Amino acid sequence: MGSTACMKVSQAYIADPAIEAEALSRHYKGQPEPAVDRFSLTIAKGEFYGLLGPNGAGKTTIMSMLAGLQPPDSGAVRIHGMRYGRHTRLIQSKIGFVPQELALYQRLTGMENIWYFARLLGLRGKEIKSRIEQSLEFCQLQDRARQPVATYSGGMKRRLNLAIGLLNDPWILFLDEPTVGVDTQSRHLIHQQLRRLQQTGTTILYTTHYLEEAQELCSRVGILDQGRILKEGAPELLLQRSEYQNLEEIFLELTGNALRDH
Ligand SMILES: Nc1ncnc2c1ncn2[C@@H]1O[C@H](COP(=O)(O)OP(=O)(O)OP(=O)(O)O)[C@@H](O)[C@H]1O
Repeated sequence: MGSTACMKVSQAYIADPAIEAEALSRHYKGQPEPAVDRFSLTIAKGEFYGLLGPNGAGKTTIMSMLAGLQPPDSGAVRIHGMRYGRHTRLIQSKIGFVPQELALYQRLTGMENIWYFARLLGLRGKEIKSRIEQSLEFCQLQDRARQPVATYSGGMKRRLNLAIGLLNDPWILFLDEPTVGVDTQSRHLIHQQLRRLQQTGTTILYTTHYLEEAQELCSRVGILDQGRILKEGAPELLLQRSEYQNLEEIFLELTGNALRDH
């Protein structure tokens, strides 16, 4: 299914969208092909949407355009009906973005990192104190809160990164591969917390290479390659309508077996 068709299908069913992307394109200088090619998508409020694709498919570029971190060459994004430009400040105050690269100060403690980012958001006094406590509890780092982040395991850093992305109580949470390189226990906690967030109404858009995880967590997934959506839908519906047993088989059928080394 082409991306324009996906947009029409989505729009017909989604009356109250959180994210609308219309024909987004992005061509990096010096690259032979566009990273994102007329990408369209509508995500409902409270949805948990997984963007799936091989290395270089365009997931991070799409996510950063949706979160307003880089402008598209062409196309439009609306967040809760508002466009970037006129409403950038309001939109960004309601978005949480957890990047693939850890955005933490290694020499500061976990608590100091949370404090620093909370101050940047303008939190002060009692509010900041209770937010730090909530965040530490959320990522289960109370016992290690006063130790430098440099001493944390990969899973602890990912959990802290996630808690910091939530400091502004976002309407929409963007997560770029939030469980990469973490152990089973940390991954389990991250899954549990993401489910809770969705239950309380947060819209979540995330990328992952773990297809089993996406099948379990996402209300809808989009499989993309070369910056375009090839197929999208609820995982159980995609499986019902195919002869395949799991998302990985569908993914390989659509994107092929060729290695994506670049
Ligand atoms: N800043 C940049 N300058 C030039 N090319 C870029 C830049 N960022 C991404 N690209 C290229 O754009 C394409 C899409 O990259 P992107 O990082 O969006 O894909 P991805 O699906 O997130 O990949 P991965 O799974 O490896 O993180 C790739 O071909 C990549 O090499």
